[in-house]
This record gives sequence, C-alpha cells and structure tokens, in this order.
Amino acid sequence: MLYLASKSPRRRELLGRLGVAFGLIDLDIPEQRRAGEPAVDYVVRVAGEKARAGLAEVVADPDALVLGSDTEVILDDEVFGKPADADDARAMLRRLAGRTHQVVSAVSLLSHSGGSHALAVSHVTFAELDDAVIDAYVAAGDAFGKAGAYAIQGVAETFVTRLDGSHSAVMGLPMRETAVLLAEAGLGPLAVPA
Ligand SMILES: Cc1cn([C@H]2C[C@H](O)[C@@H](COP(=O)(O)OP(=O)(O)OP(=O)(O)O)O2)c(=O)[nH]c1=O
Repeated sequence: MLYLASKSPRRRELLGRLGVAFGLIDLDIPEQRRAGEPAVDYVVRVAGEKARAGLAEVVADPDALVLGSDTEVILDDEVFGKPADADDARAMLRRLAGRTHQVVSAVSLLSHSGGSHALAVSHVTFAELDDAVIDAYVAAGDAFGKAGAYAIQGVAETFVTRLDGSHSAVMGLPMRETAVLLAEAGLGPLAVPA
C-alpha cells in the first residue's frame, strides 16, 4: 500500500491527480538546516527523513511504500522555508522581487527493503513587487505555510514572469518525477512518457 507522509494539502491534491490510491500519515518532522549543509542536500535529507519517519509508522504493513517530500525556495544559497510571521513573509517577498530564485523539491519513496529518490529544481523569476503589492498579498494570508511565502497556485502566479521547470514541483510535489518513481515501484497507473 502507498502512503503519503505529509500534512500538506497541496501534496495530497497533486498525488491524487496521479490516480493512485494512497493512505495518509501525519508527521511533524523538524526542518533545520545544519551548519555548512548545502541547500540542496538539506532538502533531499528532509524528504528522506519524512519518508523514513512515515515508514516507521507502518511497520505492520510489509508492502508499505511511503512517499516523503520537501520543497524549499533558495536564493543566494539561503533557504527560505515557511515564513514565521507576516514580517518574515514580507521580508522574503522583498528579497524575491525582481530576481530569479530556485525552488527545490525532493521526493523520497521508501519501502522496508529500500528506496528511490528524485529531485526537481525549478527556476522562478519574479517581477518587481512594490511594498503595496507585498503588503496586500501577505495580509490576504496566502503566504503562510508556503516555502518562500508565496503560493504559485494562487494569485502569486501573477508575480511570476518566467518559470523554468515544473509547476507541480513548485507547488510541493513534482508530478512527473513522482510518477516515474511510482511506475518503477510497479504502482503507476500510466506509463510515464519518455
Ligand atoms: C513555493 C511554494 C510552496 N508551497 C508549499 C508546498 C509545501 O506545502 C510548503 C513547503 O513546506 P514543506 O516543509 O515542504 O511541506 P509542509 O510542511 O507543508 O508539509 P509536509 O512536511 O507535511 O509534507 O510550501 C506552495 O504551496 N506553493 C508554492 O508556490
């Protein structure tokens, strides 16, 4: 049985779009970048930790496959996770305005006997954003619970002048890379086109 180790509603929606049946595991994994840890390594590590912690919850299921994922915004080697508060959200958006950042989404699919991993790196360019736009966006509430303080699946799509990569990966789960992992594990409902 496939399980998604995530409380992210975006991940639940995106995995659901692949048409596979899955159960849910609610987890709270601490996300703390280690001193000197490269940004991408951090994202890959956290995705793996989520999947591993999820697997520990379903030891009774010998056929368990557990999917964990992590998404972070990276600018100048700095990792922008979920904003702590409105000031933090405004500061992140001011930093992202007028520049290109990376969105790194890592996926880890683990069974009791092994695992596979995928990484999607997208480049997102934001228009210049003035303080009034940023203030209104943060006040509307969409910034919270999202890496980098924006949700591309909402009105923040209007901030994006260019996306080089995967829209679903920016939203939290790279659909193509995830479908490939599932197909390799024998779970894909569809063959993934090459
Ligand atoms: C950049 C961006 C991120 N996000 C979200 C996806 C993730 O839910 C969140 C990044 O935080 P994550 O720590 O990756 O995930 P999470 O804590 O929400 O969920 P869980 O650990 O339980 O799986 O930001 C969007 O919804 N839209 C976006 O455009």
